[in-house]
Amino acid sequence: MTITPAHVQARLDSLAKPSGSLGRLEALAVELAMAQGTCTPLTRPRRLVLFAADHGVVAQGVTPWPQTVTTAMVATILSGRASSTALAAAHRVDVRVVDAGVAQPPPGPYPCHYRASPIAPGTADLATCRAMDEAQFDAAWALGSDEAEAAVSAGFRLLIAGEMGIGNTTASACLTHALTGVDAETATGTGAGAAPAMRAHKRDIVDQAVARLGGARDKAALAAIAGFEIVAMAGFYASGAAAGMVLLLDGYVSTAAALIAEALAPGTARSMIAGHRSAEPGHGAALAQLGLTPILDWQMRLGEGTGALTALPLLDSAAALLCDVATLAEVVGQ
Ligand SMILES: Cc1cc2ncn([C@H]3O[C@H](COP(=O)(O)O)[C@@H](O)[C@H]3O)c2cc1C
Ligand SMILES: O=C(O)c1cccnc1
Repeated sequence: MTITPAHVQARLDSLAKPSGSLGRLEALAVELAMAQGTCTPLTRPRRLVLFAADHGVVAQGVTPWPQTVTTAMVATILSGRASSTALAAAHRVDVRVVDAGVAQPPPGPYPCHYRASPIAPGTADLATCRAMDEAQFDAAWALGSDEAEAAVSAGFRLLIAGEMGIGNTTASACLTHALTGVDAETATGTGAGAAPAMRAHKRDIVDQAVARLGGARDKAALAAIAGFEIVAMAGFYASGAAAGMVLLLDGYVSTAAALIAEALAPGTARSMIAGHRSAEPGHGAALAQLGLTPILDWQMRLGEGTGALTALPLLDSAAALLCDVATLAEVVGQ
């Protein structure tokens, strides 16, 4: 049976509580039920797949951090001592780490939850040429899709995509500018800490890269301004949604991937829930384009899946409400 928001609301109204008394948690329960297509949605077991890759556009001075920080952070994530892995452990989230194109991967030996499938050692510089060609786009998409299918086969019910890639907020700003229509000024934020002059330069790079597409928004155009980890996340979302998973989105980079997924696999957004609104100024417009209302607005701006992981306990609460509460009829014998 296909459920509607009215079905879920009727279920909530039948529970042993006054109608509407759980406020916004009830709206989240409706959203979760609709995303999973059932009045008794499950948020466990859940998996975070962290996709990592490098970006040729760092040569333009769009981020204060060197590319070696991608390598260092992948190593930190693998050691379990990153912000993302600490939150994942706190909330019992299974973690996988996928190298989709890190320029200098950390030295092994690698744990079994690490997958080395680099498309190339970083994208080309989107300011001077196409970031990737269509074959690379397809390979990155297939990598993410394969990760989603593996998670489905392993029995996971809720998926989070996280990312690590110095320079990736520039690609995300290009994608958001191209796919939502917000201007480059709004789409371009400070990322991992760009000072005002660097942010203005980043905005000009974004503006020019999208202008060069001349209005094209097809796969070839998106490949010119994307990143390997971002396209892999898009493939992950599209295949996860097709298999009935709930997709809990993270911040600006994750939502740029979601915009690609919805553009190339329409309907994917129906499975998405927005964990938070990032401090990046274009994030609100990107979420609005997907028809999503963020759970949290906590000025977070890290990525790695941290915003989604912080919102996750609220989704657990929404699921518990729908699955574990007695009905009023059971309690008062009506
Ligand atoms: C130590 C560190 C840890 C991070 N974890 C996520 N990001 C975040 O910042 C990067 C994007 O910002 P930009 O485009 O300005 O380079 C990505 O790696 C993103 O995941 C980090 C950034 C740093 C520096
Ligand atoms: O919102 C995000 O995803 C984000 C913001 C800043 C840096 N990295 C990621």
